[in-house]
Amino acid sequence: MTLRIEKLTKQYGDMTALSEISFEISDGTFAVVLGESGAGKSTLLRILNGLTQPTSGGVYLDGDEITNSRSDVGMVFQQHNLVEELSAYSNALTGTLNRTGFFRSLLNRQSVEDRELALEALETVGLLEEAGQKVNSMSGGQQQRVGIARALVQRPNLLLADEPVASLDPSSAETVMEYLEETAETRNLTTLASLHQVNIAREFGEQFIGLKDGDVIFDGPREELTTGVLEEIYGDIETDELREGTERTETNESRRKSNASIGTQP
Ligand SMILES: Nc1ncnc2c1ncn2[C@@H]1O[C@H](COP(=O)(O)OP(=O)(O)OP(=O)(O)O)[C@@H](O)[C@H]1O
Repeated sequence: MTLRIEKLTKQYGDMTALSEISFEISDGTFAVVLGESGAGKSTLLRILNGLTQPTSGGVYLDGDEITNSRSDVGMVFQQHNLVEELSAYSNALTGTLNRTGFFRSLLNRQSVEDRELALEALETVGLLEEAGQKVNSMSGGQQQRVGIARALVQRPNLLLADEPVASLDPSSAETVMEYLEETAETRNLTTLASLHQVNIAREFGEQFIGLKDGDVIFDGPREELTTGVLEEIYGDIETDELREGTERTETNESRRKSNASIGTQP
């Protein structure tokens, strides 16, 4: 589905967190929102998820305005918000809450279809074998993949991810992002993720929205996300750090490309 954001403004008292921002993400695109701390990324995602009401402006999914929390908008949180004592499967099943209601879910009265959906979602994130394992005995990366599975069980038309890999080590972050990318690709799911790590963002994003002080200062594809643009978005962040991120990304891209070409050989 196409996500359109039109003149969206959010004020907290005198503080303007988002100032008449507009942009569009077309069906099936993996978009990334970048910006330094306080730029307005979480506010934007919370409005898209219906958790916060905008002061003015609108959000539209294929032309329908999103006004409240919708069951077809899935969200992956930084701290995954899972029930630690429950299994990966039970946690994935809580994604049906919006559809089945709290009590049915509490009494384990989900439909066979929802149960199958939960297993299918765990398979998508490579955790089918671990379905019965308690979440508190899993690694941070595995827990985040359960969080993705739970969002998928919602049968989302829009997938949001707020700093999904911020608390993970680089290798787990890469794995989680690969699952997220593959999930979005195979289901043609419009996705918007906020990411702190520029190198990861560049590797996985197709479209980039740069926020600064509540304004969109960049909206474009990877090729246009130059070091100059990154410096504009992040202000006085060390240029070397950004360059290093870019180089690392290029290495990863080359690796992914060569893997892809290996895959196409007879
Ligand atoms: N509930 C609130 N009440 C008042 N001000 C808020 C509230 N939530 C956010 N803000 C302010 O709005 C601005 C944008 O915050 P937001 O959390 O959206 O930024 P962010 O880009 O997600 O930052 P971070 O990366 O640190 O999470 C900040 O100046 C923040 O202090």
